[in-house]
Amino acid sequence: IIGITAKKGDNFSAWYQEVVQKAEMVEYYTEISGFFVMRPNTMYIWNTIRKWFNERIEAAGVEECNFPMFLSSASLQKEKDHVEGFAPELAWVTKAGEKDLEVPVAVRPTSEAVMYPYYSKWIRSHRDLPLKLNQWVSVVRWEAKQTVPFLRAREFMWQEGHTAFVSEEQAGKEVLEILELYAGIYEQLLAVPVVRGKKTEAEKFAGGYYTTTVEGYIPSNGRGIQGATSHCLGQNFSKMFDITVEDPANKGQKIHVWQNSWGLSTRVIGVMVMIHGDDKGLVLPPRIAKTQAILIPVGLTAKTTPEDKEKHLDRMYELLATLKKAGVRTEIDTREGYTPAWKFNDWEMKGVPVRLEFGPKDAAKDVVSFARRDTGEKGTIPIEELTTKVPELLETIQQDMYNKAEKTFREHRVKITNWDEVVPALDAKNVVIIPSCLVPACEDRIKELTRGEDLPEGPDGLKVPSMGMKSLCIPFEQPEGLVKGETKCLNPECGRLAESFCMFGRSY
Ligand SMILES: O=C(C[C@H]1NCCC[C@H]1O)Cn1cnc2c(c1=O)CCCC2
Ligand SMILES: [Mg+2]
Repeated sequence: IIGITAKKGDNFSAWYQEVVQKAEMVEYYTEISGFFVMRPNTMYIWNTIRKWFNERIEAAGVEECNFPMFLSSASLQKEKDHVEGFAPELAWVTKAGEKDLEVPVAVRPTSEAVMYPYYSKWIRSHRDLPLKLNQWVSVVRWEAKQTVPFLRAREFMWQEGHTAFVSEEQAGKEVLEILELYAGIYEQLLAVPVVRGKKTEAEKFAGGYYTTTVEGYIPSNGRGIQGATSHCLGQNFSKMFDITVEDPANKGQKIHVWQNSWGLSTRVIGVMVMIHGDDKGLVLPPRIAKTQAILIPVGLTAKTTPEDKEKHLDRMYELLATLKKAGVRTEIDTREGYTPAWKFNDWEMKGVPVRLEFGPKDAAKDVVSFARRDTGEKGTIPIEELTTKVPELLETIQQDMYNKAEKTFREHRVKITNWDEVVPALDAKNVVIIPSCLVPACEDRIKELTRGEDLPEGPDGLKVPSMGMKSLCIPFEQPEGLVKGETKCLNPECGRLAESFCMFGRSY
């Protein structure tokens, strides 16, 4: 049988892995575990994101670069104090052919250590600032945990932006501008709502000054997921890599530059699949769908004469041309030997937003029958209105998909000021927003206190204890009700005063 066999509500991870493969987005690279082949359906989405993002960062003066993919242990050493936590994930090249390399080189897991020695060389005076570079590359992190297509891979594509400024204010301004673009990718292209906020000290990028983030929510398991991060690095890296300029205010003095780094990866595609997909397969937001409408001939039977069939198909090719001219990314499925029903399933599995059926009865009435992939709603469109009604329908689908996901996230983001309600809320697939002292040790304790009892044996016989909750972000948009100097941190064992409301949840 074709179609998805796993049910999204029964076995979410099996459903996900089946969908991304049967929708021809990825192949598992079975030669080496943890790697995946990105197929055209994925690359279309990634390139749409890339075009949208590049247009906007170029307008902001960011230029493109491409640095080598290897870094030396010497330059890694400069980051030693925070990189040792990541060391287990580094992949090393130790040989070339039969010969051992004098000095092994590491495959970039991110590019600060590759790029910043050159930032140090290029940035001499404040006139060299701001320096703003971005690269679209893949990076390697030898994950120990189970890998999942798009969400956790040992090699993934991303963009990494690295900028340098003369002041903290300029850096701080850009951090938020980039974060807003990340939110735009999610909300305007992928129809995925995100919460904007700041990472706590415990969850931020250890090498940085502060981290801002967009956080997503996966309704199927109630987990939070980090969507993309925009870090202010402060002067930490300019001190490690000696990136300084003359202080224009007083001669002879040096200023360490203020830097940002920001990254968004193909993880965004996995988030979109998990949120919008259903038991028939992928459901694509029209703005990122390679094929937005699929024309399928119906009602042509053995009784249809060859002439009538040809006439009918000729008319469908005219409809195809009309829709393409109107800017609708349309395909036609005239494959012989497959029933319309089979074709409907196939294109539903691939997530095509609109199906357009056209049979002799439709032709007689000069209409086309449509079916929406997201809601299943059906109807007819007069042929002379196709070029306005189909684009409108696609925009309606885009908005409806976003609104539905936004409502679901909003309803599962609960403000809690009574500790006893926290675990029940998590078990009901919510993320919680609670008054927090923001102290790392307190977060660690909260993680232990919220680990659920071991869940019943899973399908793979594993007793998977439901994990404790992590801090996801300190939302920029704070709920009412926290009285500074009075409201306590919600952790019953803490006793400190609360600093802010903080969003917590079980997470990826
Ligand atoms: O990558 C970053 C910081 C930064 N890198 C550039 C893009 C934005 C932002 O992610 C943090 N980070 C995460 N993970 C790892 C490393 C690491 O530096 C280095 C070693 C391997 C694992
Ligand atoms: Mg990691």
